[in-house]
Amino acid sequence: MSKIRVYEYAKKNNVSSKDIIHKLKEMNIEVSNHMATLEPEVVEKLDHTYKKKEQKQKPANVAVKPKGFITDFEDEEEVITTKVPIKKGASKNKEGKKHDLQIQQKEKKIFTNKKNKKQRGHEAPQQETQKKKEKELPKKITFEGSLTVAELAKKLGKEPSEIIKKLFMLGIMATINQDLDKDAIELICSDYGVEVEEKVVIDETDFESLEIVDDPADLVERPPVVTIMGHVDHGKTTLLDSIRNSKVTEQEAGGITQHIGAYQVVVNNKKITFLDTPGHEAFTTMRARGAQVTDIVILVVAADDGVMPQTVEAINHAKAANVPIVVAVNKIDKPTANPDRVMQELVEYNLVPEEWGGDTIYCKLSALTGEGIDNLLEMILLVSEMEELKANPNRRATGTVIEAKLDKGRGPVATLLVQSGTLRVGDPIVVGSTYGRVRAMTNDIGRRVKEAGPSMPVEITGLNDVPQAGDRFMVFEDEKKARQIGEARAQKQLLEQRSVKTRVSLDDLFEKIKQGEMKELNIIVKADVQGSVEALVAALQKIDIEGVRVKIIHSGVGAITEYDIMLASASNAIVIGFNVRPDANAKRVAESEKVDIRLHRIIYKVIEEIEAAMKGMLDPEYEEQVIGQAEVRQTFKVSKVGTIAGCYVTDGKITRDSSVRLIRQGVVIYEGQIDTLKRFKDDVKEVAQGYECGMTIKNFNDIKEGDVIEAYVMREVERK
Ligand SMILES: Nc1nc2c(ncn2[C@@H]2O[C@H](COP(=O)(O)OP(=O)(O)OP(=O)(O)O)[C@@H](O)[C@H]2O)c(=O)[nH]1
Repeated sequence: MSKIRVYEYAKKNNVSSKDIIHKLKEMNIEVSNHMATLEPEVVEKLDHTYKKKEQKQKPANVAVKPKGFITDFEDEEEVITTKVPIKKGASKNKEGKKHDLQIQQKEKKIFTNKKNKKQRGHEAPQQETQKKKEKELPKKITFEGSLTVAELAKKLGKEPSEIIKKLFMLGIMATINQDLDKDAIELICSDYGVEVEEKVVIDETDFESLEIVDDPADLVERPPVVTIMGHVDHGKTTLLDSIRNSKVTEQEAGGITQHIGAYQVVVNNKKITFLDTPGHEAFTTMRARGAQVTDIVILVVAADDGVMPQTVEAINHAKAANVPIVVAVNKIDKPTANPDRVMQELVEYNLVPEEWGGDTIYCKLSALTGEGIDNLLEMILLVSEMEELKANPNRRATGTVIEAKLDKGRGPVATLLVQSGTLRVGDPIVVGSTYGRVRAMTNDIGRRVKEAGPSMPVEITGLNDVPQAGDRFMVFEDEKKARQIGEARAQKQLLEQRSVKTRVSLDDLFEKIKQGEMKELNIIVKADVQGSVEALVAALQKIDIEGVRVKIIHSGVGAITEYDIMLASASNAIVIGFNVRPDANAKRVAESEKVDIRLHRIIYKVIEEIEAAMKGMLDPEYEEQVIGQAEVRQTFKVSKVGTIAGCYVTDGKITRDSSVRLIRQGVVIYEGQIDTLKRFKDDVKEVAQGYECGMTIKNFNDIKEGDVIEAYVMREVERK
């Protein structure tokens, strides 16, 4: 006899798994849960019990037939005619909770009338009809989310009042229209001996959030996915190339390496997948899009250069993503190499080598000569083993887009990393918000393949559009479904782009704290000098308000870069710039990723702002609004008054109370206030475009012909 699981046995015998587990307990047989397998002799014992029970139950069932409420109304013509259409309506009308409710209330009324009749002594004929029409208890009921008392009563063919009574006995006070949760439904049903099944409504369009739990027995080991990070010129590309050249070609002679964004090598008969875009970019782009692809980060540090700013960034990226780091101390062939120094420096970042009592693996190597690379690969396998990376290859494939482009000849081309299941040619697929059927699959050496299992990167064609790196994909049962879901997702994405703002911003921070969504505020600090970075970090870490902690996920010297923004986006962080500004790329990305950047010049202001935001007390926000521009055509020096600028308003208007900035050849020379604004001899409040005027600037006389005076005001803007 083949083994059977608890739930399978329960199903076969029409009882709940709980019942079986309970029975087994009585027999002193311990099982962990409904997935546990039953030995044949246990099944035999159970069979014995349940067969006996069945025999006993059969005649009993007839005798204890429940009083269904339909039959209760049997003798009332009027009632029956009301009920028939109601029943139809209620079962067909899917959106009709309201409708249902009205119906139920009607029934309740009827019920009261009937009761009175009952008291008048019509009991004998009623019982007879009852036997004829009485509904049998269903063996099983299903529900989605919850049921009202009335709905449950209907499913069980019972009167709501009976259910209410039962609930009352169980200590639950409920009214007829009250929603019952799963536990209450199960309690009532188990009382009637009816099995319950909760139908989980799955929104397949949101497949990222679906957690498909595999039976541990179906999981098999999968190759690790590795990303190489490190400072500029420390040898990332050289390392990727030399690993690939030494291993790939060895295995697959004749293959021509293709850049598809990732490749696989074989070491000791085991595969390792490398993402071959070095640096943080690929890593953070993926993470910002919610995809966790990398299992292990190789941190490359040149032994002749040591820890550099991007080394630190890489460490922070890996740590923020909770990915283990293996350190590759590179360029040991160089005479100036000093691996020990690298190790010492990295200890400061909690990467303590094993030989010094820590748990970080360090591999000394030369990407150029190839020395130490085999060891690195073995170490990767070791870490991967410790991480117990597994996946189920026997289901429809899911995974992530590594790269995608539009090819002139082939149309949209995407490199997919299969993370679970097996992807096959011909599979109907949704990739991000694109869809199609996998037309052709090519591996990293340009060979056509028919299928790709977990951790394997493949390039596919056959999509209707180009997805984005970091998008997730999923295979569906047929093309129609894939198209439907793909289109729904494209529509949803469009709507989201138009409206939502998902990241944390200081302005909505307080709301999130209040709603308990936030326990840690992630912050990235960039400043002009190391001293400021340290001072700011220390001050920020001291803030403790409403139980929310500030967590500095990255700090560094220099302008705010695109990488900072991507890290912020991936980790839902706020970026603070102290005496530094975002570069153009960073600004652009911050806008599209909706990352909040706060620029300051005084430390206590930063602290004040963060504290205020945490307390929900941010001051109103002001925005500069340029109202006009004037060109300086002539200057007059008047003792006691200073330099008067004879201007022509070229754009907008200049008002007496506006602030001004003096611009000379594109450079802001001075910012201040207007002192006097005159037309001819008269003081005026404003001068419009196309008019001339005379102007002096408070405490500033260095005005020259050709300068541009820009007038602006600060307006309070509504916080977004
Ligand atoms: N001597 C020596 N030179 C190396 C080694 N690894 C890399 N290099 C050299 O270091 C320089 C930079 O190497 P890359 O591989 O381009 O460094 P990278 O980290 O990819 O640099 P970016 O792509 O600019 O971030 C190149 O001139 C390499 O030849 C090594 O192990 N030994």
